[in-house]
Amino acid sequence: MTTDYDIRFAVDPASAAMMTTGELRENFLVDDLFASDRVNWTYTHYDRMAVGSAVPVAGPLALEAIKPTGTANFLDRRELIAVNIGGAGTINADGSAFDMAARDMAYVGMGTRAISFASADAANPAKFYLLSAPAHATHETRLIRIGEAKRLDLGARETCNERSIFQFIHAEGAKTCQLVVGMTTFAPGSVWNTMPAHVHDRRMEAYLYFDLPADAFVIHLMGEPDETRHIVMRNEQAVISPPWSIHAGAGTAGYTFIWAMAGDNVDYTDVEKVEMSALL
Ligand SMILES: O=C[C@H](O)[C@@H](O)CC(=O)C(=O)O
Ligand SMILES: [Zn+2]
Repeated sequence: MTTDYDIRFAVDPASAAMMTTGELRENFLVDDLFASDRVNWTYTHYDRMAVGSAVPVAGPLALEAIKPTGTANFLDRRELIAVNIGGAGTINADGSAFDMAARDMAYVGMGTRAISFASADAANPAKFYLLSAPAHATHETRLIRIGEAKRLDLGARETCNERSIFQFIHAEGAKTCQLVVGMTTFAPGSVWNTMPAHVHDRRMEAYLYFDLPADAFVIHLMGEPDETRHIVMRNEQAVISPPWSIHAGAGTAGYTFIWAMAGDNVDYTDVEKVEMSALL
């Protein structure tokens, strides 16, 4: 086996409000991603979303079954999205090869059995960020390049939140059962994501912060709007956002992040805005 997994139970808001810094990090931070020649999974009990990584260096890495799904193959009852944040790479899905440059995404439909990840150059390996949720139908396995994503420009320079949202999955594009995934980039000098903040109890969310200098960090905000907490996040770490929680952050330097949701609907606009004056 080249695969590891850990499990995160769902936490209720009252319990989260009592947690120390260490307990918050244990429950919500995912800091064991992107290890060479490993597939690492964090299997969550929030909509059974699994967040993971694959970094093939010595050779291709297979998507192996893990015990928490209780199925013979990983995707027997699930769908998968892989976003490449490293060098050029390839995903092989039941005999079809999909070449992926940095920031391209692949959707792999339910029932696909033989999946492997490979790098074009071991000296600059691909880094696949993986997201998987339970599925009820098979949608077409396909590549979505960053250039084909739907772009939404938000924020302003004056409020340090001028940013572009790239929706890989949207109503007019590739169909999924549960997964809604995209990437957000910033204009130079802007560091605030998702401010004003929002919640969406229908869908959990996970953020992966990357392209962050080694000594920089993002202060990630979580919690109910009137009971916020922060998690200090470093480059290439992910954080789980329970459905009741805001999820926003500010970096000490520029960064990029991938957001991914799973839950009862795939409507990106189905959110409750939280007024900035309501945050405590
Ligand atoms: O539900 C949607 C997600 O929280 C992100 O798309 C928000 C985001 O990228 C941003 O505003 O910066
Ligand atoms: Zn959100």
